Amino acid sequence: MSSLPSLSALKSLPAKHQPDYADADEVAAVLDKLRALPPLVFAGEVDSLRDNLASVARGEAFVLQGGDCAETFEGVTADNVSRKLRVLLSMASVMTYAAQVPVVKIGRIAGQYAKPRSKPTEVRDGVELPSYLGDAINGIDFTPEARRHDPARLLEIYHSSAATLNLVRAFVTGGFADLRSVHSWNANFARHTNAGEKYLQLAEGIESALAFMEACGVDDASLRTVDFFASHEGLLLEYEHALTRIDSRSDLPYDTSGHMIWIGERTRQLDGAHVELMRNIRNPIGIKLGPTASAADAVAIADRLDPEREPGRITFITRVGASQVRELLPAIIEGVEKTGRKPTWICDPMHGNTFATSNGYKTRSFTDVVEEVNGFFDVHHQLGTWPGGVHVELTGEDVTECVGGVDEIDEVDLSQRYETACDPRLNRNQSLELAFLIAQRLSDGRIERSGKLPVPAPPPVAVGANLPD
Ligand SMILES: O=C[C@H](O)[C@H](O)COP(=O)(O)O
Ligand SMILES: C=C(OP(=O)(O)O)C(=O)O
Repeated sequence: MSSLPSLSALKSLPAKHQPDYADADEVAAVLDKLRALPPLVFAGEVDSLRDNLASVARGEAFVLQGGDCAETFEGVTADNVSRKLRVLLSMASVMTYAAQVPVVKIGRIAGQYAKPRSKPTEVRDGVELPSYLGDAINGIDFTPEARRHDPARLLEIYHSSAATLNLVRAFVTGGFADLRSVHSWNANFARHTNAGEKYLQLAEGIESALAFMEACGVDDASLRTVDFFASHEGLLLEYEHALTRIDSRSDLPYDTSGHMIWIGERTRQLDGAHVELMRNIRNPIGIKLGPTASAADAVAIADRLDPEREPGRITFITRVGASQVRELLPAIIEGVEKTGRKPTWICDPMHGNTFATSNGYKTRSFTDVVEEVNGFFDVHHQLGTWPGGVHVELTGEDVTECVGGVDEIDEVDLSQRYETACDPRLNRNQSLELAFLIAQRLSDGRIERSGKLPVPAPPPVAVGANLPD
């Protein structure tokens, strides 16, 4: 790892999906303010996530990464953040029980404000305006003022992320994450949702495990608090660069805008500015791999970002689509693993499965989401590699954005609560159902865990003691 390149050096490299600001002085003034603000996350926390991801890569833990497609400034409310957190913690508890390994919890949260769009402009009734690129860059309203690329929004990302992180930290350490309440949310889903009862056995298993622990007097802090990490796509070069700070312990650059940063499918060019920035920060880096990615692409980017093969440094987030996962994934995994690398492999079953309905909604089918997850598990099972986790776009709200799932949302239902600022998210029940399905996969014996705890040997029998009959 070399030292952090200057912003102008970075910006001299090819960079896709960047805002087009009209006033360079205004941008410079905003960046000066950002550089003077305190870090949002701390280097020690980032190191701890890297260690956690290293244990996932060894097959000793599983990852749940999830949250909004696009966070909005308006969405920074206690209710919205707590509901999102609640669904993530519920999902994680079911998966932990089933996988019998720790689940590393990472939100798409506190920084997921910028979106790469397919088209630079949007046309409505003959009027053409710049596309909405996320609250980080412009507003969603279809007016020339709202759609202007506004650098002042970079400061608003910072403050919104700080407020969100503050809430998340308070929630996960202040009783909200207590395993007993988390479980009661799951039990409620299993008992009171249409079709949720097929998961009752699993929910009851967790209930018995909790009762057993309680009877044994287990009352440790780990039952009441959790570690929760924040991640987002590192799309905006100016923002990520301004939030990168030199850690006083190691003298090395850490991007303090989030614990884990990922490079999107559209900006992972080897000679591009995004790879150059990520190469020089110490954070664990996610790399999205879509259907056009080859094994050689994956190996090349791994070599560039992680020449020293540091455990936990890189995570491949594959999103090739339900219809192609069984065909495309094996070559990518084999190509990477045969170099001796052991990255973390995560499945994003959302981004390869988007389609438009006849009534004009961008949606995803719950069946496709499950099918891509199943394909991911099957391929890893066949290759003997560890399916390290899932990356999901979800919300804690009862929105109607993806079709299918326990509530059998149909295309005609989408108009009821279609609220996403960009791509369709799983709603609360769809998210919990996915967690229960993954839990079944993790516990049905087809997935071998390599991190099983050794069973302790029985204590030695004292010489002269009576032996059992
Ligand atoms: O989240 C991913 C992309 O930003 C999103 O799918 C792009 O959506 P679009 O094709 O509507 O621009
Ligand atoms: C843009 C995203 O995904 P991808 O880069 O995989 O398309 C995203 O996860 O928000």
